[in-house]
Amino acid sequence: MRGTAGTPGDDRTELLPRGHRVGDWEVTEPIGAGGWATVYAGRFAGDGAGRETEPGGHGGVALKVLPTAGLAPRQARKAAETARREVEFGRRSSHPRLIRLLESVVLSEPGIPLLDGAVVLVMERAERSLRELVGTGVTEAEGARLLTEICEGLAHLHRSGWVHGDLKPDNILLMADGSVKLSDFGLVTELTGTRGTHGYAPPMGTFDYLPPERWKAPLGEQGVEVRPSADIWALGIVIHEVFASGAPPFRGATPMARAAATQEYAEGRAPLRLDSAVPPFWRALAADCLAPTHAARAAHTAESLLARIIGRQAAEAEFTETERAEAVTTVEAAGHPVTRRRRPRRGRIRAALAAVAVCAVGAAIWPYAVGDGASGKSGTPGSTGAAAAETTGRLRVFNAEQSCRDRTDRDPQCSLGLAIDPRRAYTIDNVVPTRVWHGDELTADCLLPQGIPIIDETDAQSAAWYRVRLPRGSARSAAWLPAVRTKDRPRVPECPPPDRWPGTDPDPRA
Ligand SMILES: Nc1ncnc2c1ncn2[C@@H]1O[C@H](COP(=O)(O)OP(=O)(O)OP(=O)(O)O)[C@@H](O)[C@H]1O
Repeated sequence: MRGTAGTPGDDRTELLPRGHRVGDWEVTEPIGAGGWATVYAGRFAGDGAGRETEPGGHGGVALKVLPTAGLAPRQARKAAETARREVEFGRRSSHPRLIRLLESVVLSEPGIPLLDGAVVLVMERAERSLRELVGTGVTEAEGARLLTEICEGLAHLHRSGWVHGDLKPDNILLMADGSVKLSDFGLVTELTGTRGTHGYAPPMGTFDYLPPERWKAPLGEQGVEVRPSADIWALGIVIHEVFASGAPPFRGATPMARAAATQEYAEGRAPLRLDSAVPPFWRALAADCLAPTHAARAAHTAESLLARIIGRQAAEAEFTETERAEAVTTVEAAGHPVTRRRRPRRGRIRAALAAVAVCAVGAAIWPYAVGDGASGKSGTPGSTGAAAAETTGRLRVFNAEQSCRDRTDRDPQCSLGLAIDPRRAYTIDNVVPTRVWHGDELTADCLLPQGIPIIDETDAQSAAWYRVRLPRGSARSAAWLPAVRTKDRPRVPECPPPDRWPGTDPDPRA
């Protein structure tokens, strides 16, 4: 198991001195060491022509060094396999919630045997890991944001047919802007089989995050069988740790003692005891993630958990809005306007919650999920000869879900959201209440070529957005449709600068 059974050396952070060149990169300082790898901060030292040198714009990368020499043959094989998986995954995956691999370099250092042949992964650099944050305690709102973003990354991984295999706070990194990215793909496994339900991984992992069934999983020639539900179990542990200042749900002084406590629970000999610091909504979610068997846990996918989280956020936002709208009335009292709070009507609130929860399914999936053909893969909107190009600015909404395109009943599950501000993260607090469905005709006023990029299910992406008009009576006159949500390319003018957008906040990036 990683980090427990005879991993390579200990203090390896000084293996590469400051200023050491790794390809076009130069080591600036050590960051830390894990079970297999040593990670350094680095910066670009080449000529930079035609290549990305500052991912995220903060001028630095992380250099993750995976030595394969100087180890016992079995360890060397494991280290090489870890490196292979990371490189393979990094080449094939790209998502805002996954640490990006810029390139991999094989070191040629005949003078330093431990480094000779080592693989170096050049990656986006994060500021710190979730492990460093949880110990200090987080508020419920902060925890909710972090977990939402973790779920977004996990949902993308699973949707693309991969299992992370080593989800834990150490491998959940926080960027300079506080956003979350999953990292450490050394145990990532591609789902295979005719139904893509499972894959095979080396028998490694981190004790505290392994699901109970893993302890009894047979080791075949290809390794041990892993399924997405293993990541869901690990997510349950992470949820607990986030709210319980890093404390795991299964107690014990050593990893083996905690593993024994896990087995007791899984075999029905002990109840699940979650720390009272975990808020009720998150307790329920963690309990579902920590269902004791794969079969019981399989009902809770990253996608469905994300939909629950976003549904709750939407319900809270809706509740506040409903409360504000109907509970605050202005009456005249002794000649002065007085604001009086009325109790919200229960039935109405419940209906609002239900509707938002369902809508949230669309909202949950939409940010990174769009389907065939609607995407910006084909180029900048306005430049293609795609269908229905018109001068009037009319466009039709396109839903990537085939099942939604086939129905005409405006089922809430098939509804799609419109953003308030195309420069801000496309999350539930940035969508207007008005929903749209596949085939709806909208009037576009203008095109914003560079908003926040939206990535679709096929990993195609476009940063373009159309400003579309909302029906009379809506709280706002306009909202924004990502260009990946329509196949039409209406010939509309480019949008004016943001300070001339009706009812938009100042540029959040300014
Ligand atoms: N891209 C990055 N940016 C900044 N810090 C990073 C980055 N990647 C890893 N680190 C840090 O470097 C340290 C070691 O990295 P990592 O956990 O990936 O190594 P590992 O050997 O694969 O770990 P494990 O013991 O889980 O197998 C950790 O403290 C981690 O937070």
